[in-house]
Amino acid sequence: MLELMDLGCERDDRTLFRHLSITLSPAELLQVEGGNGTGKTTLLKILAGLSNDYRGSIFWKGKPLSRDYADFRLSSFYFGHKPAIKVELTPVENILWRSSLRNEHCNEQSIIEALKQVNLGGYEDTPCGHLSAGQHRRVALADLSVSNALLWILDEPFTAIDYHGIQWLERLLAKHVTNKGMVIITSHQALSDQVLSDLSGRVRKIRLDDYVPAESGNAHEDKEDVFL
Ligand SMILES: Nc1ncnc2c1ncn2[C@@H]1O[C@H](COP(=O)(O)OP(=O)(O)OP(=O)(O)O)[C@@H](O)[C@H]1O
Repeated sequence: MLELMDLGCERDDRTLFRHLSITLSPAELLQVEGGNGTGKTTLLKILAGLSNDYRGSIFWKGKPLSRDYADFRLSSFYFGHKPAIKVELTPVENILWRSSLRNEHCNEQSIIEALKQVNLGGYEDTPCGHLSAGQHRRVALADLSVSNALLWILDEPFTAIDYHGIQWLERLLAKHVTNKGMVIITSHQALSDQVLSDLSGRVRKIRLDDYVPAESGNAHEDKEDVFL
């Protein structure tokens, strides 16, 4: 279980959000919404343990994140704007390397299958330096699909992904949540009616604009998150 207690964050003397409290349990998906620059990426980096510049507390499985970060790191998968891909390695080698960082031992055949799913069939042995930025994101998504991580933290995962890729990724999210996984996702694109229906009652939504101070003019303080 992930608990955020009274989380607040400022950047350049501007409050991005404050008084953000929410609990995410297994088999739940949290969708973080907000306009450009409202702090979605900042929040996800904080949740992924990549930034300590915040107020409030974060608990993972009942313990402060700062005290048990090792377990959290092995239990979570962060998908950011620029996934860590080594250009000199092939997609298969990248996924083997990334999974080893999570102490996972991936079967090469399942990686090849995952790469086919993200439309990278035929690129298995191509150095990633020869692939596009969108293809690098697909390598990271293939890695996500073979990972054992309980908590997925996904920042705009649909960006630069085509229609079929989006459908595949939505099915992957639904399967993960149905299998008691946890997902935190930001996306300027709404989740489809199909995935919302598949995950009925397990999707929660917050808008970061609701957690800014009243003096910024667009505040609705102390909003509860909404169950869909
Ligand atoms: N390291 C930093 N130092 C100073 N300001 C920062 C830093 N990182 C982000 N910001 C500022 O914090 C604000 C929120 O940025 P963030 O990337 O979290 O927004 P976002 O909601 O993800 O936006 P978008 O939807 O455009 O991706 C922006 O105004 C940005 O300029």
